[in-house]
Amino acid sequence: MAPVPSFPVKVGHIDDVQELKKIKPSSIPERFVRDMIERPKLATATTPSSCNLNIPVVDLSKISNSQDFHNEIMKLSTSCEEWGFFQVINHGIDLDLLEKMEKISMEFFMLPLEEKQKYPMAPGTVQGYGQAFVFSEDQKLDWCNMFALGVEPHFIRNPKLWPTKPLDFSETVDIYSREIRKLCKNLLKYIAMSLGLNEDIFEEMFGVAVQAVRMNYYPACPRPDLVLGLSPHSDGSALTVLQQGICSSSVGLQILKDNVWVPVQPIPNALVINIGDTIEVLTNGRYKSVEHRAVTHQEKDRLSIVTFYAPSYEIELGPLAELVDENNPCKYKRYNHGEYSMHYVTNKLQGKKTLEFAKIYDN
Ligand SMILES: COC(=O)C(/C=C/C1=C(C)CCCC1(C)C)=C/O[C@H]1C=C(C)C(=O)O1
Ligand SMILES: O=C(O)CCC(=O)C(=O)O
Ligand SMILES: [Fe+2]
Repeated sequence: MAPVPSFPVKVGHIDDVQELKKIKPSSIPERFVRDMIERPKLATATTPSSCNLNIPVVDLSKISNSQDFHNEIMKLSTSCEEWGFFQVINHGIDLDLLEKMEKISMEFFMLPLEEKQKYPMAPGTVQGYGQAFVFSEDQKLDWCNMFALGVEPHFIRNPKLWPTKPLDFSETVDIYSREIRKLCKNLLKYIAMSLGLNEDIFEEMFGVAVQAVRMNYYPACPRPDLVLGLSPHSDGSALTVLQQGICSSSVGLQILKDNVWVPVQPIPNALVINIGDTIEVLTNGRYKSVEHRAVTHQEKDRLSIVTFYAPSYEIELGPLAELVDENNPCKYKRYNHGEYSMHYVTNKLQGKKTLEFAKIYDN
């Protein structure tokens, strides 16, 4: 079963941020204004070194070349251990397809509100158009409109939420998702190799993997210093693939490294990959699911297209025996991934708090 909360959720009125932008309010509505501690610090001419730090770039064409294989796998390993994030270039996905996916996503967000509201995200659920992860009337809201769909396996699809406009939306999402699925399977093979494990270990363990896609649209915000585009969180997936600005790009994604929010500079035609909670658990914490968030921009809007790739809901998982020993005692319990998914989608995004579900504290 796809995870759906069984409790009633009262979220109050949620302003649609694209509509808010149109009416040009004299101030930002209180529900979007973050407490001081959460507000993003905007980059200035004197912003120090964190802006010059760049997440690693892994060239997938080098992994299939025997001469470069070792170096690139080492780079992948260091990226997963130290950053939990990397960008992939030469990933093999047709750039026209990536562009098409952006085009239809933007066309969807540009539809009139009444059209988008034919596919509503019910309170407390994560599929459809709206704001996910809102569970109370006093929770702060993100400066973002989302449209999310469960894609695979087919039983997680809600056909009523697949838009009929733009005309080629559903077909494009299907073609795109098939290509991203192949990429995820390959990346999981490389990740297994980088850990000295059998390359098929994740594929064999995951069963028919769950895959969902979410388009996040962040309109420009008159006060980017007061709001967040997306609250800090780690992803509950095994891997996440994020497409930001193939057609036009602006910075917005930030990752928390050594307690500093580091912006991820878009690289044309690259995809951003991050390790999700599931790989953190399976590797007993060696590969990190890193906290990240999105900030907004005063003049530019931004689109990101995010694929979550995770094991089948039936599987039981915990740290792999190969990665637990005297020096690396077991940090996480075994659990059912369906239960973790339910836990994830029924709690607000709050840094790495969701992963506490799996933590063992007594070592
Ligand atoms: C920020 O994370 C998410 O929005 C998210 C949601 C994914 C899902 C859908 C949009 C519809 C189908 C179910 C599913 C929960 C996969 C993250 O996905 C992660 C979180 C868990 C847990 C997971 O398996 O993928
Ligand atoms: O838009 C972004 O850059 C971040 C998106 C994200 O982290 C998510 O959807 O889980
Ligand atoms: Fe995320």
